Amino acid sequence: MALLDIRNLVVEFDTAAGPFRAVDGVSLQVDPREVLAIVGESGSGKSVSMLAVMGLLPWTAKVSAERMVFDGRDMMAMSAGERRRIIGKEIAMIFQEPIASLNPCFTVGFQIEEVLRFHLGLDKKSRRDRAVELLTQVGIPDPAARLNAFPHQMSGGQCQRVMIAMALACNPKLLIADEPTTALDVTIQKQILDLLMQLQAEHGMALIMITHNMGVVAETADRVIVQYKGRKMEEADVLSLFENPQSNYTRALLSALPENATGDRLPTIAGLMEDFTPAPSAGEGARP
Ligand SMILES: Nc1ncnc2c1ncn2[C@@H]1O[C@H](COP(=O)(O)OP(=O)(O)OP(=O)(O)O)[C@@H](O)[C@H]1O
Repeated sequence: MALLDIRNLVVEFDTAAGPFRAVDGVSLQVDPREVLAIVGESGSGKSVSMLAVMGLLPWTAKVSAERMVFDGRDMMAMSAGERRRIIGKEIAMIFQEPIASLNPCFTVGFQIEEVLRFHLGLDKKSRRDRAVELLTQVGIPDPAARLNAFPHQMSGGQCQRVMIAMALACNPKLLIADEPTTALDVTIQKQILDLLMQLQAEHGMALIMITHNMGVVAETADRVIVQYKGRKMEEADVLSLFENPQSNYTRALLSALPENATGDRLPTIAGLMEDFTPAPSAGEGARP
C-alpha cells in the first residue's frame, strides 16, 4: 500500500486577475522507503502541490482532490487539529532557504526542543539529550555547544543541517525536501544531498525530493514525476526516464542539460503548454 496516495489534486489561487490554477489534476503515490523526485522548471507547481499536502497554503488557495490518503488516513476528511498532529511528526518538510526557515529570535536548540515538546511531550532533560543526538546525526561538530547558537551565527549549510535535524526529530515516515540544496554553495550541496540520502536509508523513511535539477534526480531518485505548468507530464522509474523519455517536454528538459549540448548553444525550451503533451501514462491516478 502506498504511504501517500494523491489523486487528481487541484490548487487554485484567488488573485487580482482572477482564479489561477497552479496545480491541475496531479496524481502521485509514494511507497514506504521510496525516493520520489518531482522535477520541473520554476512555477510548475512542485512546491504548491506539497504545501497543499502539508496544509501550509494561504487562505487564497482552494485545494481539492479525489483522494489524499497518508498511511491509511484520509487527510481531506480530518480536522485541522488531527492534521497538525501528523505534520511535523509523521510528515516533515525542509525548504530551500534554511536561514529564512529558522526563527532568528530563538537558539537552534530551543527550536529543535520545541518540536520535541509539541509532538512527543518530552521533559526538559530528555529534550536536550535528544537535541544533542539529532545534531550529532546531521554532522554538526560540538553539538552541545551549538544548541546555544542563533541561526545568524551558523552558515547556510549548518542551518540546513539544523532543519534536517528538526525534520527528523520525531522519526517521520515521509520527508519532503523542497529544493534542499539550491540556496547553498556547490561544495556544500553535495554534502547535504549525501547526508539526506544516508539518513533516508538509515531511518527507512520515504523521501519526496522537489528539484529543478536533473543531476539531483539521477543521484537520488527511484522514481520521477515530471511536472510542467501544474500538470504531470510523465512518471517513470529513474532509468527509464533518462533512457527512454516518453513526453516531448521531458525530452526537451533532458536535451537542455549541458552534457547533452551538441553545438555552441544549449537548446531552449519553447515554454508553450500546447507544444507539450503528457506521456500516455501520466494522466491516470495509478502509477505506470
Ligand atoms: N500564494 C500564491 N498566490 C498566487 N499564486 C501563487 C501563490 N503561490 C504560488 N503561486 C503560483 O503558483 C505557481 C506554482 O508555484 P510553485 O512555487 O509551486 O512552483 P515551483 O514549481 O515549486 O517553482 P519554484 O522552484 O520556483 O518554487 C507559480 O506560478 C506561482 O507564482
